[in-house]
Amino acid sequence: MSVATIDWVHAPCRTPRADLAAAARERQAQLTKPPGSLGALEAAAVRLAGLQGVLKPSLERVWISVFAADHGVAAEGISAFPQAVTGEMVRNFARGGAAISVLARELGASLEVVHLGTVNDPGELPGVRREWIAAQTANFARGEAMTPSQLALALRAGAESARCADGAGAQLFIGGEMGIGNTTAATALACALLGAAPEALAGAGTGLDGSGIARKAATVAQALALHGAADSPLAWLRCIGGFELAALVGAYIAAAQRGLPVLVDGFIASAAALAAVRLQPDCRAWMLFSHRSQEQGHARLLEALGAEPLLDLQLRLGEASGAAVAVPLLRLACALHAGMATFAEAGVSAA
Ligand SMILES: Cc1cc2ncn([C@H]3O[C@H](COP(=O)(O)O)[C@@H](O)[C@H]3O)c2cc1C
Ligand SMILES: O=C(O)c1cccnc1
Repeated sequence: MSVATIDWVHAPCRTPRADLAAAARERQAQLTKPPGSLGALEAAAVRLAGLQGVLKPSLERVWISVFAADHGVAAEGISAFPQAVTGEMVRNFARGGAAISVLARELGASLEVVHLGTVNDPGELPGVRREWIAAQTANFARGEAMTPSQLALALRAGAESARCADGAGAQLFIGGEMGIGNTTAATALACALLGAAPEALAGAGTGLDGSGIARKAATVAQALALHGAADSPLAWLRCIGGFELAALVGAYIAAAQRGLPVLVDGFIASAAALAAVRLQPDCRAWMLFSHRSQEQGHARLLEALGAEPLLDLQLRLGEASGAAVAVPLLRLACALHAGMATFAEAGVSAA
């Protein structure tokens, strides 16, 4: 295999169509409702018009990629669940029994699972793209999570998902993750990128109690001190990230380079989104935000991203589930934008 490079992440992103966003805004002002009365639904339709490059956007073809990988930092006892769950959930995704399996079916969305490496390997499975990097990252509380070539492979695996989605004619890309311990990796990444204290961002993840959360924060603090020489978003991603986090970063950047809008899921996906934006600021323009997760620290990440998510349903699952739940709202926003009559068409008096 040729040595994977990461130069591609610096290639330019596409520029959203400001003219079509403006035309969509103009149309919204003419629809039979007080201007602005559909709030965030109006804003979403206008943004999607600019991103899809059409006056009337639609979301018939939604693509969901779930990236699965294990984390060496799980050895520090920072999850409420055993590491074997990651590989077991890959099998559950393939059999259609996971939350995201059900949501994707209900939405009529394409769902691909990308298996980057798990300690418990379920082997080849239908509907699972195998992009094996290693059974897990190294424990980043004690060393660097990834080698440079592992980071490059993970970024590439994510970019390949964006390429497949684009090739299939997707109108929206959603990235999800599965990996026991990955709220610790996401917390470490968020702390590094935001200069935040671990206690401010460390949360319960799959259900840690107070002492578990304190252990998680201490593990993150240890990792930040160990890797203090990291001096770029890529260096942090390699030293304290995870394969699925890096794949999400690669997917977000590649989607923006292709002009494919993305809908960001919860805490973990948002940590990856922030890393992607720090690496390639122009990819922010292609991101929509679905929900505010229960995970402590998500609000701070959203604020740093300047993001106003559509929903707050106290979700704390990941797998792209929160983003999937927001798709019907975005579809309704598009339907209202395309289907409502204008004041002139309906013979209704304007203000
Ligand atoms: C059965 C099960 C299914 C999941 N699906 C997503 N996650 C979520 O929980 C994990 C992160 O939490 P922590 O950092 O506390 O381990 C990730 O796999 C995330 O996607 C799950 C967790 C479990 C147990
Ligand atoms: O918001 C998330 O992404 C999340 C929160 C807790 C556990 N897994 C994922």
